[in-house]
Amino acid sequence: MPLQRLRLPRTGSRTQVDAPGEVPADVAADVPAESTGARRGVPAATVGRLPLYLQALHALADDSITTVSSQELAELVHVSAAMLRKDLSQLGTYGTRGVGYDVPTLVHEMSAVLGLEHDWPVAIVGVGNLGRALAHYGGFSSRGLSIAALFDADPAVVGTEVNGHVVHAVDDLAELVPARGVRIAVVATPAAAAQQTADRLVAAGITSILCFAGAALRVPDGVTVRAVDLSSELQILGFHEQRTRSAVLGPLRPPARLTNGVSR
Ligand SMILES: NC(=O)c1ccc[n+]([C@@H]2O[C@H](COP(=O)([O-])OP(=O)(O)OC[C@H]3O[C@@H](n4cnc5c(N)ncnc54)[C@H](O)[C@@H]3O)[C@@H](O)[C@H]2O)c1
Repeated sequence: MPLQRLRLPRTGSRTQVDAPGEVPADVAADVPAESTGARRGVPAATVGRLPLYLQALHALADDSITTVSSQELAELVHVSAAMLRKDLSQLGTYGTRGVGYDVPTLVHEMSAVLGLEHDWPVAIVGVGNLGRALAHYGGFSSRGLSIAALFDADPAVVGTEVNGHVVHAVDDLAELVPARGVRIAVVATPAAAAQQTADRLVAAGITSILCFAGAALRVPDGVTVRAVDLSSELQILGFHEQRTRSAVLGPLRPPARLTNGVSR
C-alpha cells in the first residue's frame, strides 16, 4: 500500500514558526524529568513529537505495514528526516540500512516512553460545552487514557450522565480522585474557577493538569500543568493570515470613514 494513502492531519504549515510537536521552551523547562521520559534520557522536545510519530505508526500498522524508512515516516509527520532520525536515536532505536525501521518495535518503544502502556485514568472538572465534548471523545482509549470521573459545581448538571459517566459534585472530588487512582485531570471550568479547581485537584493527589480555562495556574513543585488556550491559538493563526495577506496585498488599511461615521 503506498504510504501516501495514509491520511494524517498536517502538523505544520508554511507559516508555522515552531517545529511540529515542539514543546515550547518554557513548557519543556517545567516538565519534570519523569514525565518527559528524561529518566531514559529522552529530551522534552523529542517527547513532544512522539505522539505525532506514534499516530503515523498506528496508521501504518492498521494497514499491515511492518517497516518504514525514516524518509517515509518523516514525510508522514511533516518533519525533516534528519530530525526524525535524531529523535529515534534518542530512544536507542536505529533502523536497518536498506530495510528501515520495524513498525511494531517503534510503537512499543514510543508507547513505553510516553507511559501509554499504562491505562491512565483522567478526571474532567467542568462538564459544560468543552467538558462534555471531551467526555464524548472516543480517541482517548487508543492513547492509554480513560475517563475515570466527571465533576461539576452546577446542581443541574450533577447526577446527569455523559457518555455513560455520571457527573459527580465537585465536593466529592477529594474522595473520588484518590479512590479511583486518578493522577491526571482536565480543567474545563470558567477561568474564574480554575485556580480553586486546581487547588482542589492537587489536594486530592492530582499531579498533572491540562487546563483549557485560559488561566495561569499556580501549582506546587512536582505538579505539571499544560495549558491549551484555544482563543490564543486562533489569534496566532489570525496574525499569520494578516501577515500573509499583507505580503500579497500590501499593508491592511482601516476602512475609510465617511463624515457621518459610516464605513465605505
Ligand atoms: N467551549 C469552547 O470551545 C472553548 C474554547 C476556548 C476556551 N474555552 C474555555 O474552556 C472553559 C470551559 O468552556 P465551556 O464552553 O465548556 O464553558 P461552560 O460554561 O459551558 O462550562 C463550564 C462548566 O464548569 C462548571 N463549573 C463552574 N465552576 C465550577 C467549579 N468551581 N467547579 C466545577 N465545575 C465548575 C459549570 O457548571 C459548567 O458546567 C472556559 O474557561 C472557556 O473559556 C472553551
